[in-house]
Amino acid sequence: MATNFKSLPVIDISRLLLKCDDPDMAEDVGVAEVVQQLDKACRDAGFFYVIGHGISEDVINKVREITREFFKLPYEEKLKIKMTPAAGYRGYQRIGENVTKGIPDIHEAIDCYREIKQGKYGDIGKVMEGPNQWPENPQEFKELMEEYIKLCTDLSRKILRGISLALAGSPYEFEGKMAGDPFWVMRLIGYPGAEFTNGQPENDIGCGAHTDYGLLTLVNQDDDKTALQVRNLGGEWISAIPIPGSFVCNIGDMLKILSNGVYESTLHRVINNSPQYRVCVAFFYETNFDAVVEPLDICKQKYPGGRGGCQVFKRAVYGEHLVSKVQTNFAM
Ligand SMILES: N=C(N)NCCCC[C@H](N)C(=O)O
Ligand SMILES: O=C(O)CCC(=O)C(=O)O
Ligand SMILES: [Fe+2]
Repeated sequence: MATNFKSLPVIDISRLLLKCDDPDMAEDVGVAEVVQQLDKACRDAGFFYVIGHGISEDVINKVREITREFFKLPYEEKLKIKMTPAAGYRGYQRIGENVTKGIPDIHEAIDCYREIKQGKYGDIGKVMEGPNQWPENPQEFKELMEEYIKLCTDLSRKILRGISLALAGSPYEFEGKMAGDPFWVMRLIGYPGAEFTNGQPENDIGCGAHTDYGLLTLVNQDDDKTALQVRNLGGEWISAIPIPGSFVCNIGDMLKILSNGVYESTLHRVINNSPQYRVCVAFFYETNFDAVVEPLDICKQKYPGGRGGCQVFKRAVYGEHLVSKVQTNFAM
C-alpha cells in the first residue's frame, strides 16, 4: 500500500550497521532511529536510497565499469555465455529476449543465480540448476563479481535485521528457516541509449513495469542518467534520480507477503531517455529457495490484511514463484 510519495527517502544506515551483531541492538537509540526510518520508507514507498552502507564507492563503480566493458564486446563474444534453459537460465541474453507482461524489454543482461547443487531442491529447483556462466573477458570479471556478491549478501542481511525489528520487534525473523540460507539473484543489465527524432527521445521501455520477487533488492545504477521510475499510489511515475555511492533499495514480493501487505513490493520500470548506454547491476536478496513464505503471526495480528482489508496474504514457496517468473520471462 504505497502513498503519493513524490521522491524516495534517503536513509543513512551506519548506526544500524554498528550494532547489527549485538543481541541487544534493539535497545540502541541509533538503531531505533534507523529502524523507524526503514519502517516509514517500506510503508510509504517500498523504495529508499541507502547510504552509509560501508561498501566502497570504488567497488560499486568498478562493478558497473567491468559490466559496461563486457557489453561493448562483439555479439559473437557475448554469445559464448548465452543463456539457455539447459544452462539453468544463467548467462547472457540479447536485447529483447527478456519479456515483461508479454512485451520484449529493450535491455541486454547477464543473469546469475546462487548455485544449486544437483537435486538439492528436487523438482522445483531442477530448472535453475547449473553453474553460472562468467565471461573470460574482461579478466577479473568473475573474481570481482563474486566479491561483490559477498558484500551485497552481507549488507542485505543487515538491512533486513533492521526491517525485521521494525515489523516484528525481533531482529531475526528473516534468518533461520526463512532466510538463513538465502538465495540470491544478480542481473547485470545494459540499456541502449535512446534514439532521438526531432529532438525527442524514442522512449523505449528498457524494462516494463514489474515487482521484484524476493525480499530486498540493491540497485547499483549509473550516476549520470535518470531512468528507473517507481509508481506511487496515484499512478505517477517517480524517478529514482541517481545518488552516487548509494544503493536504491526496494521490497520484493516475499517481504510483502511476510508483512501481510504492510510493506509493498512497488511497481517500477526503466526508461533510458539518455543518448548514452546505461548500466545497472541489480542484486536480489531472497529467502531460502525452498522457504514456505506466509505472513508473520505478529503481522496477521497487528495488521489483518495490511492497512485496510481483512484478507490475509496467501502463502507462497519462493522457489516456485521464481521459477514461474523465469519461465514466463523467457518464453523461448
Ligand atoms: N529477478 C528479478 N527481480 N528480475 C526482475 C526482472 C524484471 C523483468 C521481468 N521480465 C519480469 O517480468 O519480472
Ligand atoms: O535498471 C534498473 O534501474 C532496475 C532494474 C530492475 O528493476 C530489475 O532488474 O528488476
Ligand atoms: Fe526490478
